Amino acid sequence: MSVPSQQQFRDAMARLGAAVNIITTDGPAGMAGFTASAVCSVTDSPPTLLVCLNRAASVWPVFSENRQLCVNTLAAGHESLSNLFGGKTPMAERFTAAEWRYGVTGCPRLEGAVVSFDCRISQTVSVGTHDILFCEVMEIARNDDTHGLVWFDRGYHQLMRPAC
Ligand SMILES: NC(=O)C1=CN([C@@H]2O[C@H](COP(=O)(O)OP(=O)(O)OC[C@H]3O[C@@H](n4cnc5c(N)ncnc54)[C@H](O)[C@@H]3O)[C@@H](O)[C@H]2O)C=CC1
Ligand SMILES: Cc1cc2nc3c(=O)[nH]c(=O)nc-3n(C[C@H](O)[C@H](O)[C@H](O)COP(=O)(O)O)c2cc1C
Repeated sequence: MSVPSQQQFRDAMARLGAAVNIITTDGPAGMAGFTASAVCSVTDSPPTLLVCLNRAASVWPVFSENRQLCVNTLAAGHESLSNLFGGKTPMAERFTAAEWRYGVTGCPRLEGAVVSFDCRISQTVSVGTHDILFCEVMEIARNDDTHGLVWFDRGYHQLMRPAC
């Protein structure tokens, strides 16, 4: 058995459904945001999640310096916003496409997200091309009347909540 190629790894990873998130930051280095599916829970004590960020992304220096971010989990209907934050679009254009609020960190909180986590980055570990940002959660804002969105097989899929 040989080690899987990059393409084989990506083809395999395309089979793992994941929530889609817009990760935002604001602070001394300015405002930035990008789309991420590589987000997961680490521990609930202290409440911590992780975000994997490619060091080649244009937003990387901004997140590195600001050391705080907001994880905005996208809802059904946010597909085009997700694509906008998924690369190449100028930063100002990304942010004018939606409504934002502000929590304890001052990082943009997406109006209508399923949930938003205001965090400070407590630790960073570099693995290969990416930085793993460990994020301690300072504040949570939930939205109970939105449907969900999942990235699976290189496409968006809406998740309906019967209660909504
Ligand atoms: N973790 C990451 O950095 C991710 C990056 N992307 C970006 O979005 C583009 C489109 O993605 P897909 O349409 O899903 O097709 P794709 O074939 O490029 O990727 C399939 C899956 O492989 C994983 N993946 C892709 N690029 C990766 C990377 N550089 N490092 C670690 N895992 C990676 C992700 O789970 C992704 O959903 C990718 O080419 C990539 O630039 C997408 C998902 C995760
Ligand atoms: C559905 C989707 C999921 C993505 N997930 C990640 C991720 O988890 N980590 C990451 O570094 N980039 C991810 N990307 C790519 C970044 O969003 C993109 O590189 C970022 O917007 C920076 O692009 P820029 O360098 O053109 O500004 C994803 C893109 C899409 C469309």
